[in-house]
Amino acid sequence: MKALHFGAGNIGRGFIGLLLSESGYDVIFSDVNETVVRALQERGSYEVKIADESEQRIPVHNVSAIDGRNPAVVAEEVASADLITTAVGVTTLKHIAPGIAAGIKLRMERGGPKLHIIACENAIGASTQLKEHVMNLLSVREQETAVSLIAFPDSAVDRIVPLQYHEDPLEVTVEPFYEWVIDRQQMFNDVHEISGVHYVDDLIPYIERKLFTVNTGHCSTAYAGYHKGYSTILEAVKDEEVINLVYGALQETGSMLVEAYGFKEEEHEEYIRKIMDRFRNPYLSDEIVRVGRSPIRKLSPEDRLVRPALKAWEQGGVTEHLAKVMALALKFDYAEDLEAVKLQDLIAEKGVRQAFADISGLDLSHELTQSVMDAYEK
Ligand SMILES: NC(=O)c1ccc[n+]([C@@H]2O[C@H](COP(=O)([O-])OP(=O)(O)OC[C@H]3O[C@@H](n4cnc5c(N)ncnc54)[C@H](O)[C@@H]3O)[C@@H](O)[C@H]2O)c1
Ligand SMILES: O=P(O)(O)OC[C@@H](O)[C@@H](O)[C@H](O)[C@H](O)CO
Repeated sequence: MKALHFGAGNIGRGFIGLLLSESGYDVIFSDVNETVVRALQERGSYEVKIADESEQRIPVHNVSAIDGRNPAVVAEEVASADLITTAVGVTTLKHIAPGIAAGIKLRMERGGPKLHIIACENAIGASTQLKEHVMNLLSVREQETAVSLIAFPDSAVDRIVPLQYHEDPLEVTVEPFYEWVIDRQQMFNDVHEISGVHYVDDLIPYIERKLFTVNTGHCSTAYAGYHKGYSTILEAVKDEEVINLVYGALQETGSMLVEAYGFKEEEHEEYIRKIMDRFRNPYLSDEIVRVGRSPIRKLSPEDRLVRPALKAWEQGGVTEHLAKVMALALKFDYAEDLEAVKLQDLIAEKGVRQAFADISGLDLSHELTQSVMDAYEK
C-alpha cells in the first residue's frame, strides 16, 4: 500500500508520515524542499524523537520522496496512490491542486480504484477546500466521475511540532500527545483504517474544540508573549499576565463550545488545563514566531480568533480576552513573516480599524470591532 503525503515538514514527518508508516503504508512525501527530498530519497528512513523524559526515538522506515515542483511526477504518484494526505498549510492547498487534478485525470483514464484525500491542516473543512480547488480544474464530465471515485474527508490534527534545528534535516522532535480525527461520514466504506486515528460521524465539534482551544490558546500565548519580548512559548507561559490572558480567552471559547455542542463543563475545563500543560512542556522549545505565524490567516473570519469570538458574541457571551488577543495579533510585526509585514502595511495604509474589518470580515461598527480597537489603543 502506498500513501502519498504532500509536505515533508514538521507535522508531515513528525506525525502524519509516522502514523501512516505504522499503519503499513509505504510513504512517499511530495515536497519542494530539495534538501529534505534528497535526504528522504537517499536514506528511505528517518527518526521521530519524543519530547519527554524518555527521549524515545522512533524509526520511520519505507519512506521516499518526490520533487513537488515536477507536475508529471506528482500526477503519476497521485494516479497510483492508495491514500493521499497533506500538511502544507491551508493557503498552500491551491498550489498542490493542479498536480492532484492531473493525477486524478490519469487515474480515471486508467480505471483506478477509489481514493481518499485528507488535508491535515489547521482549518475548518480543509479537505473540502482542497476538493473545491481540485474540482475547479476538472471539466464537468470529469467532475461527475471524480465525485464517485475520490472522497475528501475533513480531519482535525493535533500534535505540537516546533521548528527543527537538528544537524540531520530529517530528524523531528515532537510532543508525546497526538490526536487525529477524521470524518467517517465523508468516507467510502471498507477503508484500511489508519492506526491511532479516531473516526467520527460529526467532525465539527472536534475541529472547533481543537482549533478554538489548542490554537486559540497557543496564538494567545504567542501574541501576548511577542508583545512582552519573549522568544519561546515556554518563556511566555511562565508570565502570570500572559497565562491569565490565555486562560481568560479559553474560558470565553470554552463557554461558547459548551453551549454550542453540549460538552460537559467540568470535562471541558479539564481539556483546557491539559492543553495549557502541553504549552508548559519543558522538553519542547517552540518559538513564538512560529506559533504566531501568518496573522492575517489567524485573524480571518473562519479561524481561531474571529469565529469563536463572533459565536460567543452571538450567544451573548463574554469576549473581552479574545478582543485583547486580536488587538495583540494586530501588533505582531515580525519582519520575517510575510503576512505580518503585509498586515503592518495594511494598517499603515488604511488605518487599523479598516484593516481589521477587511481581514476579519466584521463590520467597521461591529461591537467586537470596537472592543478590539479599544484594546489596541490601550
Ligand atoms: N507544526 C505543528 O505543530 C502543527 C500541528 C497541527 C497542524 N499543523 C498544520 O500542518 C500544516 C503544516 O505545518 P508544519 O508546521 O508542518 O509546516 P512546515 O512548514 O514545517 O511544513 C510544510 C511543508 O510543506 C512543504 N510545501 C510547501 N509548498 C509545497 C508544495 N507546493 N508541494 C509540496 N510541499 C510543499 C514545505 O516545503 C514544508 O516542508 C499547517 O497547516 C499547520 O497548521 C501543524
Ligand atoms: O500551524 P498554525 O500556524 O495554524 O498554528 C501554529 C500552532 O498553534 C500549531 O501549529 C500547533 O502547534 C498545532 O496546531 C498543535 O496541534
